[in-house]
Amino acid sequence: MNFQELKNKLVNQLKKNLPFVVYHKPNSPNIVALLENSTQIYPVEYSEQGFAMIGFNNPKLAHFIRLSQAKKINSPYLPNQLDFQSKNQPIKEKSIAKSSYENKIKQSINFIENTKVEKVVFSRKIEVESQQNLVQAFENLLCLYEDAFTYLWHHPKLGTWLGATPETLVSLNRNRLTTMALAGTKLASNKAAENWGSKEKEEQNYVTKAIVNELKKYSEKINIGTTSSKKAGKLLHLHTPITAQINPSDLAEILKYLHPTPAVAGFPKKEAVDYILANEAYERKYYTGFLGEVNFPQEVNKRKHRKNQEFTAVQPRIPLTELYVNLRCMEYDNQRYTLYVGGGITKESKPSDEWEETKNKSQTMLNVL
Ligand SMILES: C=C(O[C@@H]1C=C(C(=O)O)C=C[C@H]1O)C(=O)O
Repeated sequence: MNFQELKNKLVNQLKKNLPFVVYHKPNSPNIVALLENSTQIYPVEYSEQGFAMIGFNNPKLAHFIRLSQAKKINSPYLPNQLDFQSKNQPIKEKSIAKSSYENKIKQSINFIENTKVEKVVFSRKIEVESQQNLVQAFENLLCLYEDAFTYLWHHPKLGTWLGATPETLVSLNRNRLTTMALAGTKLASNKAAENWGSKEKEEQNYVTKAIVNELKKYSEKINIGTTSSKKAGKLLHLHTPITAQINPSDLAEILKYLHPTPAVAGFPKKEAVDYILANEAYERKYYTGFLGEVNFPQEVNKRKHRKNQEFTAVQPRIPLTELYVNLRCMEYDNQRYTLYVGGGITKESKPSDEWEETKNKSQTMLNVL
């Protein structure tokens, strides 16, 4: 189906107020949509096939689109045929004031200096009134962020979210789990971008250490790759790939321990989460939760098996699980887009830099409105 037809389906689904997700995985040749025809909420089942959406910390915020019950649509991802349209109007933002946010960051640094907590990921939200059409905003995300996981997700009882995240939580192919430690942020245009400071290196290292520690409980074979800069829109992050051999039936439990990683909560986890819940003063909902495909059958490559033979062989379908951390995202409600942006705070953080970082991160979403 071409993208124009797919958009019509999405508009129709929104009109009927029925749940759906539409997404593009990093560098994938396809855009995928899953349309549901009932508004019932289903718990996430890692033994089933479907699309999971899970909130940061509230167990009520979760839904599983079961593949067997959804209409699946594939549309080729053709960047040249996508139409970028922004509203080009001054955007009115409503957010906590700079000085108040910097005070919150100072308090967080103070907390870190006086407790065993070493890192806390603090965030703020920005409300934007915009006439931008929701499906157009998604199309714009597709235009701008080819190597991110871009999505639009809607459930009439749970909300409407869209975003372009650079962060994989886990991907699982048979018994090979791949994840990443992603933290530390700079503008990609910054000439000194490759010279990461000790603050960024340290905050990213907490993430690597914590992920490896959790995985050790389930794997004897863990490989930590080399750390490099990963581009996410106009930003750069420090990125370390991590792989582990696991028993696929352990996935649900591994996720329970892995999420939220210190990339989005802090370290040690429990204390950092408690601090966030007590001090951020709003609910993160799906921001810093995770979403993606669970046991998804891969597209079949038909190919001629042998020369001069008529039959085509079908490749075995290996189900894949690919979950992404819900970052660079926003919630939509009645012409209001609420953006969520945060950053890792350590004892070395500078409050004004943290404000700038959230401003830079918000640009990923503001660009599409
Ligand atoms: C918390 C966010 O991003 C996370 C925090 C980062 C940081 O502190 O430098 C970098 C990437 C993400 O792991 C966000 O985008 O809101």
